[in-house]
Amino acid sequence: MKRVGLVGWRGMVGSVLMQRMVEEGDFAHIEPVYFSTSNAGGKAPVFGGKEAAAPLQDATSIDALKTCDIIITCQGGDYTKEVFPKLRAAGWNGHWIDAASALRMADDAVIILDPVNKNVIQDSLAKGGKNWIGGNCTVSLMLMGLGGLFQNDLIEWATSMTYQAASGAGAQNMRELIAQMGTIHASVADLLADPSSAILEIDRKVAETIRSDAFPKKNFRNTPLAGSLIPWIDVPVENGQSKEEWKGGAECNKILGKPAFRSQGSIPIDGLCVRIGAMRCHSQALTIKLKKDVPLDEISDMLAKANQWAKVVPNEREISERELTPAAVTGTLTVPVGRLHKMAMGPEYLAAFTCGDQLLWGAAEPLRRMLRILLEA
Ligand SMILES: NC(=O)C1=CN([C@@H]2O[C@H](COP(=O)(O)OP(=O)(O)OC[C@H]3O[C@@H](n4cnc5c(N)ncnc54)[C@H](OP(=O)(O)O)[C@@H]3O)[C@@H](O)[C@H]2O)C=CC1
Ligand SMILES: N[C@@H](CC(=O)OP(=O)(O)O)C(=O)O
Repeated sequence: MKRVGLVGWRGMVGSVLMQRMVEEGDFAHIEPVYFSTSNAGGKAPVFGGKEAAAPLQDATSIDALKTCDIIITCQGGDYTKEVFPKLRAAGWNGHWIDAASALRMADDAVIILDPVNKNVIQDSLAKGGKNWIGGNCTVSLMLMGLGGLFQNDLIEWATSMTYQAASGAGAQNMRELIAQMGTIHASVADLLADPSSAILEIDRKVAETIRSDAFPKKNFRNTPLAGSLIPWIDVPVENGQSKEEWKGGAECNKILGKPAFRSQGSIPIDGLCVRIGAMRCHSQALTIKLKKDVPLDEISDMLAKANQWAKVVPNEREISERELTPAAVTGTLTVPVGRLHKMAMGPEYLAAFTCGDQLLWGAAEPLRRMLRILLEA
């Protein structure tokens, strides 16, 4: 049985990973070794009814990490940058599965999303690949929803305008979003209770609350999210993009095994990434330039058949309101795709909207599926 080192298992992404591994019975196939950056020697957790053979190991100990055949980390990029080079330099030849972005664009790393790029994964495995990195959540969710069009090589270019949840910024940001919502409500609770109060008075008080220095907004870089939005995610990079926007093109082409973004043969993908007040589902509105005029029923068919999680929602009001929303999708692996229609610009221009849980397909799920691929190889 393979010895699998688990790092970052108690964080937000790691907890979702543990939950999914329990649900899928993954622990029955591994000998788990739990690591910690803060509590080495402490009691190891029990997941899937399986006791770990040893207490929590030091996640920075190269000697301890070297004993594992496979390591899965959700500890974050700083950890990866500190530990991974030392581990390889020490001669460790095991498989490294990582949620962080640090190694994604490295030549010897594959960005894993097996319902979309199993061929790229298998090619790399056959050539001795050892580094398997989960993709950016927005990119993975776009590819899960729109996979059929990519598989059929129908996309000339695409723009993705995103509506990203607080969870992408971290657990503290989710808490802060809820605190913001509570603060807003509290500021007008008495007026809300009075049906004869003036709505513009309520609105004025809400605006004053959101803009006040006392509003809880430290984690969002002092910008209110509840009752507002934030039109910038991650650091600035070149060409006026944010890094989150750059990942759309760079990672998507790499996942698909295409030439590097902005080089000949790659698919131009670009857009604006926006943080909104959803909890853990990222949504995106896409404008897609197709290579040819494909009938809508064929498009729906391709999208639905691409993988078992993509679900085409008819372009009708009631069902879109019911099924194509973060509230409906949160905590599930379903990736609905809808609002499909040809746009006013011409029959090759397709509008689409998709939504997915960014902690499941956007983070944890590709990692555990990669573990299973390795265990079955
Ligand atoms: N958030 C996201 O949407 C996504 C994140 N990622 C990647 O995953 C990495 C981890 O993200 P995320 O899970 O949000 O990070 P968390 O901050 O939730 O967890 C990271 C680590 O913090 C330590 N920690 C300290 N205090 C606590 C606490 N009270 N509860 C739980 N853990 C605590 C734990 O390490 P220890 O047990 O060793 O003390 C834990 O493994 C990110 O840095 C990113 O690289 C990837 C895709 C999406
Ligand atoms: N940046 C993403 C979350 C994330 O962690 O992305 P990445 O895995 O590419 O660092 C968001 O804010 O929604």
